[in-house]
Amino acid sequence: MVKVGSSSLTTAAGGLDADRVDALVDVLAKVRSGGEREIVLVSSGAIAAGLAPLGLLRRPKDLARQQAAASVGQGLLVARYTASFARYGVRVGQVLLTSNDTSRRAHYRNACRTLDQLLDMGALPVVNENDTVATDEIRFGDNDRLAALVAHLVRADLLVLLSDVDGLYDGDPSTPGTSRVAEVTGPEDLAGVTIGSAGKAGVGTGGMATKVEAARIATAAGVPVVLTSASRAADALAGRDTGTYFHRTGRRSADRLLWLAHASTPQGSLTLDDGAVRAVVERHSSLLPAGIASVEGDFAAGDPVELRDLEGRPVARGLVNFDAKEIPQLLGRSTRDLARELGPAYEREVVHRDDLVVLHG
Ligand SMILES: Nc1ncnc2c1ncn2[C@@H]1O[C@H](COP(=O)(O)OP(=O)(O)O)[C@@H](O)[C@H]1O
Ligand SMILES: N[C@@H](CCC(=O)OP(=O)(O)O)C(=O)O
Repeated sequence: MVKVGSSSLTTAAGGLDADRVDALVDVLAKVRSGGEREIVLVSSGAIAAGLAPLGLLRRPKDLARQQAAASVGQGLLVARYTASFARYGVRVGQVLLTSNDTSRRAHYRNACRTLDQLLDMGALPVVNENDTVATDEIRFGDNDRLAALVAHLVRADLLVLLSDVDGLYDGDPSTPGTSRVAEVTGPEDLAGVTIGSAGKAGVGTGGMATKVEAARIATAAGVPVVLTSASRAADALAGRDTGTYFHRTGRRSADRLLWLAHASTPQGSLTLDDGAVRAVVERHSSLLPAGIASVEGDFAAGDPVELRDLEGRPVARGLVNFDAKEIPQLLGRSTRDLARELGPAYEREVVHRDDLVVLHG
């Protein structure tokens, strides 16, 4: 699983840099050519590639113009990859994902199936966020996190994050005297590290913070991460020592719940009494109406919601089975009473245990 940032694909003057795309494609095509390794690419750069063609001098701040730029740029980006991989006889398939959708079971399965199918057919998936339809609320905004989640989704052996900087430094690398962190085995290795945003002139979005967060998500889900510069991609993929290596810290967990925890935006919250908190957090039970003290927000059935304890601390996240306006009449009631009074549609949990992820820390 390889993720490349906007800053590694565009020229200083703006627009897509065909030479840099070709250089990356040369490396990826070579890795695949042995037939033993498959590659999925998460590529940023849609917005950056759309700026110059729309006469924009810099990345706009408002979402509407960013989306217009992404709409123009995504087409150019994929056209460029298609032409460049065609030099090696490799087909690419565009996969555009939205964050909330992918937390839902049916959409998640669909995304998995499409990616698996593309790989089975020998095509190389080129993934990006579906920027043109994402709203501010449901936006990923950074492809580093998207890449960590897709790496988990495709059961990747390794996630390589390619940027314009050749690793994580212990401070902003533009400051003299900072040095590269070669290995991260856990949070203690990040204690003395100052993590900054992208440089002022940069076209990237997240800076180093989103990469470190992506590395945390991926390694906790069992996927090791190498962070290095695009020019060192060949070394990283050959297993040579380059950039920063983040060791696995956890094991692979249930698939879709990782998305629910990290990619969904809660549309409201349910406050649970102490018994319900224990049931959900310790016994991993479904949430029944009897344990809900109050409901906040305006969500629809199927939306992600936060589950909080009586002090307001988030303890879990789940996909809710009722609209917000239906829930007040259910509060504190047993499912059997509700079914008798309101009909069989009400004899169900408010959040099913399979759609629920406990938040740690
Ligand atoms: N501690 C740090 N180590 C490395 N880079 C850092 C650090 N803090 C801030 N940065 C900045 O983050 C930038 C990379 O982020 P960004 O431009 O968003 O990348 P991309 O477009 O590749 O996703 C680097 O060029 C660097 O200026
Ligand atoms: N989806 C956006 C990319 C957002 C993003 O994370 O950018 P970057 O920090 O360059 O990886 C685009 O294609 O422009």
